Amino acid sequence: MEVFPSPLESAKFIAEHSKDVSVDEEGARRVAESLFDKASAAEFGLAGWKSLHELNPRTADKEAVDWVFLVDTLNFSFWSEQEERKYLVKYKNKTYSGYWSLCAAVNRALDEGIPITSASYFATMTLDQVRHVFRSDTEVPLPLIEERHRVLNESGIILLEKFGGSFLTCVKMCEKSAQKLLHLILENFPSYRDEAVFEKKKVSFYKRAQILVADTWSVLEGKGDGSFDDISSLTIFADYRIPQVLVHLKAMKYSEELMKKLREGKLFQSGDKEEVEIRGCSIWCCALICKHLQELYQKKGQDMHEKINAVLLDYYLWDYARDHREDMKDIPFHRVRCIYY
Ligand SMILES: Nc1nc2c(c(CN[C@H]3C=C[C@H](O)[C@@H]3O)cn2[C@@H]2O[C@H](COP(=O)(O)O)[C@@H](O)[C@H]2O)c(=O)[nH]1
Repeated sequence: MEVFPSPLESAKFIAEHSKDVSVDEEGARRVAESLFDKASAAEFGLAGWKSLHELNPRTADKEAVDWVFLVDTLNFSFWSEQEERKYLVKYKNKTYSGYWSLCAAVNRALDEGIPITSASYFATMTLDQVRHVFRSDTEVPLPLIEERHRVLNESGIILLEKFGGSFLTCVKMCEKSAQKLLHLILENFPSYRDEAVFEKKKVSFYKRAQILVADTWSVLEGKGDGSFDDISSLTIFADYRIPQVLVHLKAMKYSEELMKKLREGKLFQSGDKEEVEIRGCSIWCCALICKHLQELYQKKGQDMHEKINAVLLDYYLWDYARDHREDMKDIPFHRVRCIYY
């Protein structure tokens, strides 16, 4: 398989050569200071993945790991062209949008007796069955349904043929190393290869591959097969919400020209220069915030290596973005239709 620089090396290179997006070092420091008191609180910790999110699995068994694999294989492109017309899923008297609508549809299918998280099922699902499982409670369907069908069949067949049908087999093969699991995912599951070329250099983001490792760590509660000793080597996951919140928090800036394109709702293509700069600078900006947070704790004589890493920072910022949608409405997100985030 072709070797790409890691997401962190890629992010550093992109941030150093970016034209329309800049990381504000002072702004990143201020964000770290503002998070300082929160970082030792419960909602910043690993337990928040279950305690804060009712749709996430409660258990830490094989079924829970397979739920995570299925969801992260489909964890992309939920944004709608018009805010008032979007894909929604009603589940247990609550209506979910965006990423959570995907989880609601999966849980709805499981409640209906459809074994949607079993590789033997999604390896051979038809397009009509995918449409049924992910049916909308509005007239707006889930975006990229054909691509979702393709990646489901592809991933299911690979899991069956190479890993006995369960992602837990992949986890066990990686001997508690996040990096080994990341590379096993990239070597075996093509839809996770989230890469680009920038200034003639190959770069990688691996958003879904890294969040799959992170969500596996979370669902296994950092214990047993999920006690990854190198979880801190992951970066944040370069989606379309983290950039928005970083600009909102003034840790990252867009040029006037880029802001204009974003406000017009321009549809970018995966790999466009502006898209690569937004995603790379987001990763680099969060690496700086993490570094500043560690330094603040060290000054206080507290070693927070176990508590502060890009994964927990990412989860916190992503949840913050969901909870502050209204405050952030003047910061546009970048629009790309792709299977990578
Ligand atoms: N960086 C980052 N991106 C994330 C997530 C998640 C879900 N993680 C949750 C599960 C457990 C954790 O505790 C998190 O609460 C989804 N996404 C991305 O967001 C976009 C969807 O946004 P919206 O349309 O507003 O729902 C889309 O690109 C999707 O791929 C994350 O955690 N980090």
